[in-house]
Amino acid sequence: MLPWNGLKSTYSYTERDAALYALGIGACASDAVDEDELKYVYHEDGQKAIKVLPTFAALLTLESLPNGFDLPGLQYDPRLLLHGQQYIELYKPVPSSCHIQNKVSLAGLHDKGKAAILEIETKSYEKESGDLLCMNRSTVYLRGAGGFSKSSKPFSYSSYPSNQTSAVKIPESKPFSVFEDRTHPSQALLYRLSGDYNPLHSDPQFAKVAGFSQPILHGLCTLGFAVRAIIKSICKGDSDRIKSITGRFLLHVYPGETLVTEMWIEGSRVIYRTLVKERKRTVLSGSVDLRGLNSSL
Ligand SMILES: CCC/C=C/C(=O)SCCNC(=O)CCNC(=O)[C@H](O)C(C)(C)COP(=O)([O-])OP(=O)([O-])OC[C@H]1O[C@@H](n2cnc3c(N)ncnc32)[C@H](O)[C@@H]1OP(=O)([O-])[O-]
Repeated sequence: MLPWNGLKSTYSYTERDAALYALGIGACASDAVDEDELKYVYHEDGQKAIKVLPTFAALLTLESLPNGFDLPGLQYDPRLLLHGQQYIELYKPVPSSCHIQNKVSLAGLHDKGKAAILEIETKSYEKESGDLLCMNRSTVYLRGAGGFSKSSKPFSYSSYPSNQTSAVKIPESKPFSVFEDRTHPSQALLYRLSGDYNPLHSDPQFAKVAGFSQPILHGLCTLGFAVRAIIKSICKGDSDRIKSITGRFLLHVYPGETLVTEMWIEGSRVIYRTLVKERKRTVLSGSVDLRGLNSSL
């Protein structure tokens, strides 16, 4: 049996966690009464529960590997670990509070010579109903951990179809929509309170050892900004239209930088790329599949 396969873990959250997460990815940051976003942080107009952003689903996996990414025969320096990609499939809207049962499996392991790439799949079930809520596939890029197999035939294992990867081709045409948003210098300090306490995002010395001039933003925080941009610009504020999300982290983001998300529509899919305005560099790209896009544009 492959390591971790069938590993079970639990995770519970409340409305407070969902609201804190929304603030952590910039909801209502530039307009405290934003008509699309107040519902993520406040019970507006008698609304019974906080609405949960779809990217919150990625947090349900936070405690699913209690011993880190340890695999027999794989050696890595945790300080050099980076988030490479995220894939999220949503089967129903994320509830405002829930007890979750997770099932974890190894979805991929690749020897890239200078790095090892690990892919972890987590299926999250609502404990009470037993319903499958979402599936996450997280890719971890372990710098310096490659070279564990023959360089003439590098090891590569994947449990899922190749058409579910996060690498997208960006169209050459003008984007359908462009959304600009400024992260706050304390963005990572706020976002970490949602449960990812890796010092890479808060400790200047740790960040230097990892090769950065200062602490960097969590990849999932950047992804949250990008998907919020899509919800605002294309879904007219209706986050329930998001069916699946892919994102590949191409370059680090420093808290305080401005994120510009460009979007193109291909059928019911939104292709996007996010750039850091100050450095004119692409930091993230991916796609978002929507329910019922054509009928409402
Ligand atoms: C997880 C929880 C902890 C969270 C931590 C964070 O949030 S950290 C903050 C958030 N994260 C960040 O800030 C990370 C931002 N990203 C980066 O800094 C860089 O993209 C990198 C260091 C991940 C890779 O750069 P590089 O120059 O070393 O790579 P290269 O171009 O030479 O390709 C080598 C091979 O790897 C492949 N491959 C490449 N990229 C990715 C990827 N993203 N994903 C997957 N795979 C990737 C590529 O296809 C190629 O394979 P092929 O084709 O030869 O078979």
